[in-house]
Amino acid sequence: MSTPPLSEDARATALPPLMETGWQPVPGRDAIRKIWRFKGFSEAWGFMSRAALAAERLNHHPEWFNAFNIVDVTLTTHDCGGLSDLDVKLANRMDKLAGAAAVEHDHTSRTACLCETRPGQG
Ligand SMILES: C[C@H](O)[C@H](O)[C@H]1CNC2=NC(N)=NC(=O)C2=N1
Repeated sequence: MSTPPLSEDARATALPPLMETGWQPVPGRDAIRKIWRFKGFSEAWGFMSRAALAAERLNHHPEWFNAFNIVDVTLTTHDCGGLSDLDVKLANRMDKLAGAAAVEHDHTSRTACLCETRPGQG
């Protein structure tokens, strides 16, 4: 059974709170993206490990990138070619798992914040 797209009503109620926590729309895609900066690699990897188990439980998986302490996550539902309720569920679960990790709001370059993390790099 394929997953239905998020309804207009659901978008109006579910997406604004996610935008408040730092999720952003992805230009040109019906998807949402968030970039976290963790204390270090082991914290980032620990988040990804827990988030991976949550994704498996939902049978809904992120598109994500990790470099050192940066985890860059995009959520969309391939089965319906856009956002579905599963993306909302996984986004909320990831927010809980990420805890107090810093959120990077500049999505223009995913590694810019990486350079900021290690003085003298870049
Ligand atoms: C066969 C399997 O259930 C499907 O491919 C699932 C797996 N994980 C998925 N993850 C995401 N993000 N979108 C999907 O459509 C999707 N489909």
